[in-house]
Amino acid sequence: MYALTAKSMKYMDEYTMDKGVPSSVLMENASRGVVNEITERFPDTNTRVLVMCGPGNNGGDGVCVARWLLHLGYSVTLYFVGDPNRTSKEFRRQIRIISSMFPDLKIYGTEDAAESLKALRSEYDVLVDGIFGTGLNRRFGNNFVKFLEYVNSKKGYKVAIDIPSGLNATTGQIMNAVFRADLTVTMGNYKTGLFFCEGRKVSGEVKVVDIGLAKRGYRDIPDRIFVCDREFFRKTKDMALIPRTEVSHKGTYGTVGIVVSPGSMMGAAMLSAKASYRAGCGLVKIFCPNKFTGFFNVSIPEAVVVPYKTDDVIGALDDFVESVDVVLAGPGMKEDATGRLIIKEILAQETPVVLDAGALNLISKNLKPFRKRKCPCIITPHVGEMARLCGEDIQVIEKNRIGFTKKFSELYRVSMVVKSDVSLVSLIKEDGTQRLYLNVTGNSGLATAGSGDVLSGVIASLIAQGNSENNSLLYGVMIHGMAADKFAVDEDSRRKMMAGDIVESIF
Ligand SMILES: NC(=O)C1=CN([C@@H]2O[C@H](COP(=O)(O)OP(=O)(O)OC[C@H]3O[C@@H](n4cnc5c(N)ncnc54)[C@H](OP(=O)(O)O)[C@@H]3O)[C@@H](O)[C@H]2O)[C@@H](O)CC1
Ligand SMILES: Nc1ncnc2c1ncn2[C@@H]1O[C@H](COP(=O)(O)OP(=O)(O)O)[C@@H](O)[C@H]1O
Ligand SMILES: [K+]
Repeated sequence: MYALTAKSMKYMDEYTMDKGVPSSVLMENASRGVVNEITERFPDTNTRVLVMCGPGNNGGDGVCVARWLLHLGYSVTLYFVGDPNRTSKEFRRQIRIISSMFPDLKIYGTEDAAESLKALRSEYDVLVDGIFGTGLNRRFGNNFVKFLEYVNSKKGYKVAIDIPSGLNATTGQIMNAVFRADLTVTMGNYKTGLFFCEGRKVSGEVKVVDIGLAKRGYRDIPDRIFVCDREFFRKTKDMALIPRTEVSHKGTYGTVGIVVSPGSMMGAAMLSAKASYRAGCGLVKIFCPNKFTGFFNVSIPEAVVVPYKTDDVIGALDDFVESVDVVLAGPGMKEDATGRLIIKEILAQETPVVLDAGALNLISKNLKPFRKRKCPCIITPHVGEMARLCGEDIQVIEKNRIGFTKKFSELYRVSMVVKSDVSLVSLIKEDGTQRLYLNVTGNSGLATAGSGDVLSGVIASLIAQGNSENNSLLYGVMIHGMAADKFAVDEDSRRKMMAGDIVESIF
């Protein structure tokens, strides 16, 4: 399943129509999907439904939904919102059909203001928003804002068709008002705006309806984003990840080398180390200043601690990097001179590297060694770290997370995850082609200090076990999310979750 921008979604609609599927059939499929979701939740035909329609094809969907609900015997009030002189062809067709099938049906909102107001003020069990969908193209006038505010204040279960009216289907930004849905039934594919900025807050539960889009069309959409959920992980992990074999020893599953600089917070590296072990690698080595040896020996006795003297780090570091299958640097790392030196040296070696947290802040100050790196590299910034890497404000990144991720990943030829409540993954293949993925596993329990350290530990562990860097990144993100879902089965467990709990819930 993909998440598409409004523009790409329009392309898919048109591509399918070009193949000969009439627009009205797509609309019929779309509306039937909405009706199924409503009738499943409200099987009683005495349910009172208000369907609000705008002038475009989203309104056309709305009218079609109203017709089906009337056909099934529901009590339906149809309310038009917008400029009646600028309606779309499909909208007019739907109005003709409903008017000829149900000649007594009144369409409120256009004439007779007093009666329309009365209809709007009545009580409804379900309120359906078919006002604007992917065609929203400007800010609302005052009347619209007031209308949406009033509708939001009404009781009743709120269903948005395709996307909540007022939400930008591509960016997830809200215009100047938005319909606040309990359920969004979206057509053909997720829309990217349902995941970013305000999208998740106002969409409620999201269901995708298969409207019969011609799948070959996806090939023409370079910015399509594959949505990674639990089901995708379950179906593909055995193909993607190297299986564990019984005929093996610890060397079979590789060594993760965690590099700790003198100013580091030790707990972060400890969490990464534990996560690496839990994700299956054979050995974790920790390269740390002499003064930290005792801490690591006690907090994670399974690890091999390799101490170094802070005034003579480089020689020891080179030997360390050569002795491991993958280097993880950054968790808990503070910006100091030794840290800077360490990162520069690691990037000049050939051992694969995962850079996280502090290491990313260090390279963002000077991206030249990163650009010239010799090693395969994965980076795992959260949105704040991404902003520093791009030299932009967080708000700027938030408004166009897809664009910045695509560009940075392409420019530096680096596979990366930009972490957030839904994380965006960009994989760069050897031939330079790029694929985007959106992780929807995980939950708000992950919003706790140290959970990013656990993620980078998991990714490094998968690399150490011999998986490709790209698969390790993508499946590491999902394994991390699913560990959180395993621990946090309800709101209270999400509340109490700590990073250590995620470690213990891996697999
Ligand atoms: N066959 C298909 O294509 C299928 C399409 N499908 C459905 O169609 C939806 C897309 O339809 P769409 O492209 O007609 O756009 P839509 O969201 O109805 O809005 C356009 C109208 O709104 C108006 N308008 C915009 N902003 C405004 C504002 N701020 N304030 C006031 N007015 C504003 C704009 O006015 P104009 O710019 O022309 O002045 C125009 O009249 C999609 O989300 C899905 O539900 C599905 O059924 C599957 C098959
Ligand atoms: N609300 C949320 N829902 C799902 N995942 C979340 C949420 N908040 C944070 N996460 C995930 O938790 C991790 C947090 O990483 P990060 O911000 O680096 O934390 P830290 O620096 O404390 O280790 C990321 O993988 C992120 O995607
Ligand atoms: K809508």
